[in-house]
Amino acid sequence: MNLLDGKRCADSLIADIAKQVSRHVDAGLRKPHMTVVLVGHHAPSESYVKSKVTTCTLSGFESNLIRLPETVTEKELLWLIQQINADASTDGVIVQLPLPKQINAQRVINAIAPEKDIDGFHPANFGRMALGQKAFRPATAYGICKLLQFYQVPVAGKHCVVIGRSNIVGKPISIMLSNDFDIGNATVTLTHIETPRELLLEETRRADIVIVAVGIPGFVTPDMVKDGVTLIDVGINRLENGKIVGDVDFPAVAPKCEWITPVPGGVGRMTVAALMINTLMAYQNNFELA
Ligand SMILES: Nc1nc(=O)c2c([nH]1)NC[C@@H]1CN(c3ccc(C(=O)N[C@@H](CCC(=O)O)C(=O)O)cc3)C=[N+]21
Repeated sequence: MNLLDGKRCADSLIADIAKQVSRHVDAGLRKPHMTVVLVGHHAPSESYVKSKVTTCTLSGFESNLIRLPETVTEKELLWLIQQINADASTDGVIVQLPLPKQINAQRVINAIAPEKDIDGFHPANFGRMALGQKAFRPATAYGICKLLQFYQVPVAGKHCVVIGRSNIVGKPISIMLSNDFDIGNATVTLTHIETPRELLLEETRRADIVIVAVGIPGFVTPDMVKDGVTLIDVGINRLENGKIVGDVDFPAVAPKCEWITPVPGGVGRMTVAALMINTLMAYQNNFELA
């Protein structure tokens, strides 16, 4: 069993980003700048946003956090996004999800200028990604690809099973791994929580790579995977005792794995690192450096 250490990989990517930024700054340019919009006081969002802001500093970026009350209207949020779109000093913007019920999240995402959409959630970026064109790639999916690449886990020609069809993880990672990208050329099955149990087991038991993003602690058990599987755990579940666990019964399944991601210290760290890569790309596009 080998750990896919997301912290180690993210730290290495961030050190590399910081080097590139200092070259740009030495050449007289301003720093890259990320704006984060946080609505309300959702506890996990507070923690993710804090980690994004800290990582911006480590990357040599400027960042600012705009807080809005839980009661903000969609119209007010859309107005703020127009201001950020028009602000030449912001390279990339994140509107932290989830948003309160009175706000339609996709309508908000659609309002973000595609060239500042470092989450890669705008239809223009998602579509470009799916077509294999240059795009901001959804950060969690991109982070998983970077992690597999860092540890030189073979992907091309492998049978990959994704569990979970969300627009932010399952759908994009299944497209990216099946595309003819740098990390790709896998044969991918996209399954989800409605997949009949028998069919799900048939798929996962012969998979070389399993990626799980369902948000259920202990969902993946040893009987579901073959010996030597590579297991990517996207889940972040907070137990009542305050512990954070993924979607995999880690102690039981890890001995069967060739590679496995820990939670915490796995995919979450890579998500933040991928957002930094996207922000640097937005900045370099802005200054026509890339
Ligand atoms: N517009 C938007 N973009 C996102 O990228 C986005 C979002 N909304 N909403 C929520 C999800 C989740 N997400 C994570 C970020 C960092 C960790 C992370 O740093 N995790 C650490 C620590 C976990 C902890 O202690 O809380 C780890 O896994 O080691 C995890 C998950 C970004 N998301």
